[in-house]
Amino acid sequence: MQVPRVPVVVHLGGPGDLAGAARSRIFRPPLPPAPYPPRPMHTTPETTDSVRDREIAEEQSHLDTVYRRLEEKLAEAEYILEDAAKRVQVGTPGALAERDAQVYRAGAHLQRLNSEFEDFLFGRIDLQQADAPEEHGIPSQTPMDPADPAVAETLHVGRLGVLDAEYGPLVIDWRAPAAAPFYRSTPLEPGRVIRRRVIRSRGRKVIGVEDDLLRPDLTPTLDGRELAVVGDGALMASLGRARSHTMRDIVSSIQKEQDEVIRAAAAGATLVTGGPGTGKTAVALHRAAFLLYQDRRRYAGGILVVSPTPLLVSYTEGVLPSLGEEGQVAIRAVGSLVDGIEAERYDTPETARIKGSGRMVQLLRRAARAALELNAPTELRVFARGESLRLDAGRLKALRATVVGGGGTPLNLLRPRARRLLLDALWQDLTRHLPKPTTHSEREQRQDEREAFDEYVSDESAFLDFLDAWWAPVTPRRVLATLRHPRHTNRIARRAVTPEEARLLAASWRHLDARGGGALSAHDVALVDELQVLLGEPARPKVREVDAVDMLSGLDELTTYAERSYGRRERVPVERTEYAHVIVDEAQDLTPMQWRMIGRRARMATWTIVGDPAQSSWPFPQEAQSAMDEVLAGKPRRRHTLTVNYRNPAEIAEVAAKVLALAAPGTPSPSAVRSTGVVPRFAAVREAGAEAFGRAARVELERLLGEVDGTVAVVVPMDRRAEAAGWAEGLGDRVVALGSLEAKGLEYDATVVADPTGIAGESEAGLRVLYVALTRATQRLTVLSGPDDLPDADGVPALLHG
Ligand SMILES: Nc1ncnc2c1ncn2[C@@H]1O[C@H](COP(=O)(O)OP(=O)(O)OP(=O)(O)O)[C@@H](O)[C@H]1O
Repeated sequence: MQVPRVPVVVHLGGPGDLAGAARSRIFRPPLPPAPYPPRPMHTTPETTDSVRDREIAEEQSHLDTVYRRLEEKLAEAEYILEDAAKRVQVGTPGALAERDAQVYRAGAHLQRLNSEFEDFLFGRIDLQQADAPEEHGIPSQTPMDPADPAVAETLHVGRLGVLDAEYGPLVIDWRAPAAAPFYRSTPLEPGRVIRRRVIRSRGRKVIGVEDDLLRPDLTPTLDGRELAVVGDGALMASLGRARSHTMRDIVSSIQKEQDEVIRAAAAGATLVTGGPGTGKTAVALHRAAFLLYQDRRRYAGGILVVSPTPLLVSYTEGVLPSLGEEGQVAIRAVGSLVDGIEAERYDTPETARIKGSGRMVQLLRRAARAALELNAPTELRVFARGESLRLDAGRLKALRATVVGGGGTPLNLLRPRARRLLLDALWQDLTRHLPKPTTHSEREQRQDEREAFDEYVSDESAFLDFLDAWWAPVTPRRVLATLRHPRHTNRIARRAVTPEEARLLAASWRHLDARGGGALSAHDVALVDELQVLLGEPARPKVREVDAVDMLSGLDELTTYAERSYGRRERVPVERTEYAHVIVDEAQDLTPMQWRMIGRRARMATWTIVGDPAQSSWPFPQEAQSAMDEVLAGKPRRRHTLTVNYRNPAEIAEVAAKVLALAAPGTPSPSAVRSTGVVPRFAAVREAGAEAFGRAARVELERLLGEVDGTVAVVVPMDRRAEAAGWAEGLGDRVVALGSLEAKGLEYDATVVADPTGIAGESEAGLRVLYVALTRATQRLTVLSGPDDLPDADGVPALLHG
């Protein structure tokens, strides 16, 4: 047998080597350029350990140098801090300003250096000689001689850049242009890269290396010695790892199509689509880190990452700190975007589709106006200049309409205008019998009288109490509270929503108290935000002077209506309301009302929007698309598609693809990058009743816990969540029970999808939600059906027979 001309190869994979399996059974066209070339299958047993140990020792030596240098930098930063502190004594403004700048710089530096990084240094590329010198600090990626097997340059890539004392690069920041070939080079387009190496370390100790040979056609050499290629490739190694409840960064194995998104220009909007597991969330988070690196000053304005659920926020929020970025990025669930409110309830799908619809804008506008009028006094009486003045209900109604005018100004901000127009009306009544002033001095005199009148009436408690009640501060929650009454809601709904829809809305707010206190849903939060715009922040009322005599007699109130209600209403803490860049994850789920809410935080921002229409739980994609178009209004867009599924093995992806064909016919399935050889299990409970089903689910969960090292989830229809929590009880924190909508974006080593027909039947978007549920597992999937799923003899529900 002819042995191919290749470098020394050491295979580290054990019997369950996923990478090997992946190479032998891949799957469905079209595949992207294979991330890695087929690895020549020969080993040299006697050299295996020594080659690997030698390579690890070499990387250890480099890592030691890096840490020595980091310690020097740390000492330097500490010295700068101390020195800067001493300058306080100098005291001139210039010295103090310089001190502040130094302290800031050194503090930031110290903080970053002190951060405990796992895999601080994680990558290396060995490159051929470039055909041209560096330009603007970016080396050429074209080799001088593509057939030259000699490594001319070696670069190490890490989470932060580190220079040696002579300013030579010891480590290149992963986001620097020079690091791009680490991610972009493929066997089809290797550029100058001969070998890409991922270095795994724990603390300061290198524990392994994984190599990819990008030029298998060469026998590359380094310093005259044959270049070693060790391990099974970083991607497969990382995909095979057990999952925990927190997402890991992918900085050491970002793939080319992902890197193109991460490093895409910031201007306008970057739109990314891709099926489940293609890395959209991972890529979006790495992009945030990249943008900060590239233009820290600009993005000091803040980056907002909008996630669909709090569960996904806590799953992903460790990624940016692990990339050395934290402060400027806010990751918030769409139900937590309004400060002071945390969505705590779910709406039924029928209610959600009404609350999410753009029609709510009209309804809220009317509701806000109606809330202002609620319990408003219908008569104003004041006594001034010896006359009793009165405005009746009709006049007041007309006046209110004049105050509101075209409706553009937030209602709470119209109070000064309301006060002025009331005084105008009273003055007109008082002066209607007087002759019009004709001379200049008469006019001046009338003007003085008017000012005195205004001053007098404005101080009268009758007038003040009236104004406080007639133009009372209205809060968003108070408006929602008015909508708990079906008759009221139906009355103001007029054509914006149907009577049945008005009834559903009212029912969803029935639990709120009169001030709107009580739990809200993520859809309500978008309505609160809309109402905040319609209402504006009420001015803090002036504390009135209290007449001591009144106090003694107890005849008058000590506080005004406005003062009392201001004290009670919810205080909305000040949030950052504008961001420099907004990243939307799972964008397919945003409703038009949510798009409006996010748009208000991004008026000057650039955007990254990632999503998958085939996973949308929103039933009217067209309406959501128009809402997004409105928000992006004319911004240039660049589109990317991610095509490779890194999460699900091919066996699971194949089952999911059947549901995809029903849920979104014609949508291509992303190609699974690996196979485990383990086919999904179909289990059926033929006995009716929740108890038997629960027993079967528990058995399945216990079985899966024994089969995987990491996490296990059971996903059920939303209305079976409490039941499912019972099944998982006592099984430990590796197991979670999730409603179908909560599973969005998450992943587990193993998943039980229970009651698939129930999930599919939950809403108009049910099949797409089922598709999401079926694509959460990285290793094992069980589909657990009840009698309603019409399982066949093998337990496969009718739904999956496609
Ligand atoms: N280049 C990569 N290297 C290693 N792991 C990767 C890579 N790309 C993605 N992954 C892993 O694949 C899994 C899926 O990634 P992610 O959750 O970002 O996908 P997604 O497209 O957002 O999925 P979904 O649409 O289902 O929410 C994660 O575990 C992620 O770490």
